[in-house]
This record gives sequence, C-alpha cells and structure tokens, in this order.
Amino acid sequence: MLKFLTAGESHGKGLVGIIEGLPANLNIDIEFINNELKRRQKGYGRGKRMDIERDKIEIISGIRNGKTLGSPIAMIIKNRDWENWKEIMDVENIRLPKEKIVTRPRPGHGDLAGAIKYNHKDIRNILERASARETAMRVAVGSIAKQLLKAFDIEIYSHVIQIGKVKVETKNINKEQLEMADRSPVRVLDKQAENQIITEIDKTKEKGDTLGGLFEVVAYNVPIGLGSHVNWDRKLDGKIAQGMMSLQGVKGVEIGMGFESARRLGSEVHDEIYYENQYYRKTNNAGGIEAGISNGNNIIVKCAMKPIPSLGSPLNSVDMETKKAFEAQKERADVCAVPSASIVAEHILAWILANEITIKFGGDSISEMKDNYNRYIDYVNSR
Ligand SMILES: Cc1cc2nc3c(=O)[nH]c(=O)nc-3n(C[C@H](O)[C@H](O)[C@H](O)COP(=O)(O)O)c2cc1C
Ligand SMILES: C=C(O[C@@H]1CC(C(=O)O)=C[C@@H](OP(=O)(O)O)[C@H]1O)C(=O)O
Repeated sequence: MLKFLTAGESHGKGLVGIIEGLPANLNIDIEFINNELKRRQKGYGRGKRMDIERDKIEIISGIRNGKTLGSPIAMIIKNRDWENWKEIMDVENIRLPKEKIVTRPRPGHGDLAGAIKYNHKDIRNILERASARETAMRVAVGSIAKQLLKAFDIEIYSHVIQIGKVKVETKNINKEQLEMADRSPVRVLDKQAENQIITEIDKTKEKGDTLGGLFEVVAYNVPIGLGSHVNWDRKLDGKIAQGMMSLQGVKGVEIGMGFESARRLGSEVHDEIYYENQYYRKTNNAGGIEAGISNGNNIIVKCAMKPIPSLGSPLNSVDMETKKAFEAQKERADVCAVPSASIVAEHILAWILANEITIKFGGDSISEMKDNYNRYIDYVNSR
C-alpha cells in the first residue's frame, strides 16, 4: 500500500511531500515531474499568482541515479511568492500589525467555518492551507504515481467539457485526441467552444465574477480486478470519488454515465457482455468499474467544479471582529481554474490507481511487481 502526506501554506516557504511504499528500481524522470507541474500552472483564466510561481521539484530523498530506492521519497516545491509574504508569514513574529489580520470571510471558501473550528482570529491561518496551492505537491506526487503506472502501460488523460454555460462537443474522442487537449488554453478539443469559453472568461472577469465547469479524466489500459466488492472502503469507485471530492472546488463526481443513468432504463445503461478470445463490451457506460472492481474498460471520471469563491466584486459577508457587514474589497484571484483542476484530477486518479496496482501486485522491487502482474494477466487471459 502507498502513503503520501503533504505540508505547506500557500504563501509560506514552500510545499513538502513524502511518499512511502513505492517499489525499488522504478525509473523516475525528474523532467517529467517538472513538465506536469508546468501543465498545472497553465490555463486561461488564472490570476497573477501564476505569473510569479515557476514550480520546480527538488528531491530530498528516496531517489538515486534516476531510480527509486524503496525508501521514502521526500520532495520540496518552493513558493517564489514567499519573498513578498515573509513578514506576514513569519514563524516567530507574534506582533503582526492589526491591519494585516484577516477578519472578513469569503463565502464559498473555508474562511468562516475554519476560523471558528480552529479558534483563529486571523482567517489567514485557515486560508493558507485551504488554498489550492497545495495541489502543486499533489501533482508532483501524482506524477511519480504516473511513472509507476507507465511500467504497467496505464496512461491517464483529461479534458474540459464545459465552462460556465458553454458546453464542448465530446462525442467519439479517442486517446490521441485527448493528448492534444494540452495544446488548448482551456483544455478543450473543439475550437469553436474554445473561442466561446475564452470570451466568456474575459466577460466574467470584467464583471468581477468567476466561473466553474466540468472536466473528464480517463485512464487507459487498466487491468480487470483493481479494487474490491467485499467492503465499502475497498471499492474503487468510492476511492476515486473521495479523491476527486478532496480537490478544492469539486462539488460533484460521476463515474461513467453517472447521473444520466438515473434517467435511463436498465437496457440503455448496462454494458452487455460478449466473448471472442476474451470478454469484451460494446459500450462503457459503467466507466470501467462494476461493484467497486475495475472491469478492464477505460476508467472514466467526470467532475463538477464550482466557481472560484474570491470574486472581483465580492459577495456580502460579515466582519468577524465587528460583526458588521463590510464594504467590498478586491483581491487577487483566478477567474476560472477548471483547466488546472483537470490536470490535478489526472494526478489524483494516478495516485489511486498506483495504490491499487501496489496492493494487487505488491513487491519490494519493480521487477517483483511486474512478475506478479504478468502472471496475473496470463491467468486473466486463460479465463
Ligand atoms: C487550481 C485551483 C485554483 C484555485 N484558485 C482559487 C483562487 O484563486 N481563489 C479562490 O478563492 N479559490 C480558488 N480555488 C478554489 C478554492 O481553493 C476552494 O473553493 C476553497 O478551498 C474551498 O473549498 P471547496 O470549494 O472544495 O469547498 C482554486 C481551486 C483550484 C483547484
Ligand atoms: C497558488 C495557487 O493557486 C491559488 C489558489 C487559491 C485558493 O484560494 O485556492 C488562491 C490563489 O492564490 P493567491 O491568493 O496567492 O493569488 C491561487 O493562485 C496555485 O495553484 O499554485
């Protein structure tokens, strides 16, 4: 089983990540990790913070001469913005000027609930960690998971399928096309929708408002038999839903046909089973999972992201110190982060599948795992 932990505040010195449980001798490409970090930073609609950061991974332990050692991997991503926040984020300075204390909670962020729960007067003590800055480290962790999956030929792609009210044409999209989503500033494959979305983001920004949307993540070449039906906490769809819902702003998760299946008849939903040398289906409405077990088809996950809570023209709220309604104040924020979120979601899915691969084919070295995998695939092919 794999474990990871991250730490770090949005405007603190940086982010830290520790991974445990990876097999030894897995090839690790550092440039690949840095490229994935770059992909997360892109996307039309992001604010000024992304002009400051140049996310880059620094490996502290667990990798030597391009391969995992089997020991914990520790990593750091520095926050360049720290330079501008040194005094406010100082770990020792207890005399922060009163005007620097945040007492005005934003609807939709963790500000009010977090400040009350943790008994903080300064909302910054909550927002720093609630911030999606943390997802940079989750992408670094996930891009190591992706490299484990690559050893088993599993690949993961994502694309945006709606931003605000603009829907994107998504019929018959294949893996090669999905790879090209990276070329679009809003990660869509439909040029007309791309232009409409860019216009929509510009208009929304002018109005001081924000946008959410939908994105889809697909995992290819997932073997049959990951996850289990036997208990609630081993179900693969349950693990994926938990992982995706843990992504800042995600408010809904669907596997395969998802909510639409509630409106359809059973005969229109369930993927009929055929056999010719091996079992196969003509449809994949189940999104590759039945009874919490991968069924050999692509895993398809859709997520709904709400609009960004920090608005250029902020919403009504109450100052937690005076208990009075306060005048709107502008602050730096993203207008739309759906394209970035889709990249983070790829890495969340990568982590979950890498963990399942480790559970099923576990071994202390990658060769031991691959032997277990090959033996299992021979068995599957004999059924
Ligand atoms: C990539 C990314 C960037 C985000 N940027 C912002 C932002 O600039 N301002 C903001 O208020 N929220 C932003 N969010 C969303 C908040 O982090 C999120 O809404 C908040 O932590 C509350 O969590 P919840 O929406 O999951 O309930 C972003 C989310 C993601 C995934
Ligand atoms: C820093 C990142 O995203 C941030 C997520 C975020 C939030 O409230 O979630 C708020 C913004 O930060 P700031 O307040 O510094 O402008 C985003 O830029 C990042 O993605 O690396």
